[in-house]
Amino acid sequence: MISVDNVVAGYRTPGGLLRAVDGVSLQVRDGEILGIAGESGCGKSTLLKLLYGSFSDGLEIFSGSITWRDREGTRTLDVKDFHRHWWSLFSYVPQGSMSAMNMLMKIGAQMIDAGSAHGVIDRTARAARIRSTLAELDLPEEVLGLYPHQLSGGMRQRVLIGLATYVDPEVILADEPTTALDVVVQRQILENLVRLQRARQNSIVIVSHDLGLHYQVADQVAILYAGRLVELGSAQNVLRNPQHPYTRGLVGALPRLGDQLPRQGIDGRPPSLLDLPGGCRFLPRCAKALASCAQAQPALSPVGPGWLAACHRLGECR
Ligand SMILES: Nc1ncnc2c1ncn2[C@@H]1O[C@H](COP(=O)(O)OP(=O)(O)OP(=O)(O)O)[C@@H](O)[C@H]1O
Repeated sequence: MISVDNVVAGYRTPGGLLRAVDGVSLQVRDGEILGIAGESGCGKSTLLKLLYGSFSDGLEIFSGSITWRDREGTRTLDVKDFHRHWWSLFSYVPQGSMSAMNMLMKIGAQMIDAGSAHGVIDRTARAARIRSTLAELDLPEEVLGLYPHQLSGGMRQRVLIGLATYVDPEVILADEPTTALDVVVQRQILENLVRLQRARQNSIVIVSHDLGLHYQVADQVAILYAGRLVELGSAQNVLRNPQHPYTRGLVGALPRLGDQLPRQGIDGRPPSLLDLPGGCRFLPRCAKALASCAQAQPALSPVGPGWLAACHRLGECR
């Protein structure tokens, strides 16, 4: 399990300290799929990088802590040590298969490299694992002899998932794993990912602004707005019966097959993280806000078992 406890993290920029993740607490539970959603720039990828312990682009934790604990509770790691365990405990499916793969290396060689990094030294064991992972992902063994540019976008994305999963990590972190793929391929890839997860009982964190994707696969969903967690709970609760006005706006904007009514988006744009409004950050876009909403940032409060939302007017303004 990964515990994120009241973490403030971000980047030192010429415009000042940018808190891309601001006071976020959540847990990635064993064997669970956590979805992270929100508009562009709300801090989703930054939160994922934190869960992966990736600080190479200037990301810093200003306060709070992130720890990983094994199932038995006997081994604990601080986020600063996560990088030593990349591939064994954590693996990462990055955004954009083209830029994430080595274009000059055949797929087979890239899979072998990933296995070596993980410490799967035995060649026979490694070959068997690669074969079974390819089969689970509906990929023919011939892909091993091909270069990434010889595959379709969907196959490349499946290979990326294969690279991340065949080493059997505890936690798989996926950043927009199906963006830019058509819906049929998206669905196949999600089914592959969920099948692997159910068989191996690892945890997956998926970042996507696609709420439909979260509804299909996630157990728990975290909704971020301007660096803050505004709603957290089971995907069923949060997406079927959203409590925060922002989540309601996101869900309300989703198209529904056969529904002729115009879908309503959320007016306006999220604030700059370097120039935040006082009080509730959603206030300038919230049709239900009261003057008092400008006075303080709302804290997350329980709205049901395992379900939290941060709004001063919870339950009042449906
Ligand atoms: N390396 C960086 N240096 C400075 N600022 C950064 C860096 N990476 C991200 N940011 C800023 O941090 C904020 C959150 O970015 P992040 O990429 O985490 O959001 P996101 O929700 O994943 O967005 P998207 O959906 O567009 O990928 C943004 O304001 C972004 O400009």
